[in-house]
Amino acid sequence: MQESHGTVVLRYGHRPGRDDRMTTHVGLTARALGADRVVLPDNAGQSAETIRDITDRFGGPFAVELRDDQRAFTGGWDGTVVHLTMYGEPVQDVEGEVRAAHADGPLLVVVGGEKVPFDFYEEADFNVAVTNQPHSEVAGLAVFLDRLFEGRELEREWADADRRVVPMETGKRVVETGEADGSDGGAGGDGSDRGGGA
Ligand SMILES: C[S@@+](CC[C@H](N)C(=O)[O-])C[C@H]1O[C@@H](n2cnc3c(N)ncnc32)[C@H](O)[C@@H]1O
Repeated sequence: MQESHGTVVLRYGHRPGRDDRMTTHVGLTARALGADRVVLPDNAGQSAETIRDITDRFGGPFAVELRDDQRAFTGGWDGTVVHLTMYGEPVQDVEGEVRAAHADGPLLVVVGGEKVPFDFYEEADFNVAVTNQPHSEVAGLAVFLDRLFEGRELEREWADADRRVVPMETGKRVVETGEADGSDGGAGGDGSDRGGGA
């Protein structure tokens, strides 16, 4: 989102093989729903590559970073830290406070994969729950970002995309950017299941 301060998502922990798809989806969800950057553990290179590839094709701006010092990164964060956890305070109760804090500075949103150490709960400015039921980091992140941005992220414009999906009631149309909506050809412009790949 083009907020005055950055919104960054940190994926804490990654088990290569087992978590590849979830870590990729954390990054893609962060990008699609208004964050400016995702920070992944340095063993998640394959996920980083996929997210960068989608950004190259479908647009940005969106940054992907790999770091081996996630604890130091969160500890040194100069802004507000939100940790998404089923044990936290209901998002609907704290979203206003989080938004107000974000109006004054950058926001780091931490989502777990493997078990999140308890110091995260203590260090976070907000431990936020999207329901107090166990589910997924991708679902939690999506609902949280939509609440944070109050739906404005759905209207976002994308820069430097080389393709764009044309919304249709039925069918699939992807056009190279610059083409008129109704034109044929392009990346899957005939309504077939070509192009995209996301
Ligand atoms: C599948 S859970 C596993 C958590 C792990 N068992 C633990 O104890 O930390 C992975 C991540 O999903 C997110 N998550 C799961 N349920 C959530 C909820 N109800 N609200 C917010 N985030 C949630 C949290 O960020 C959590 O770290």
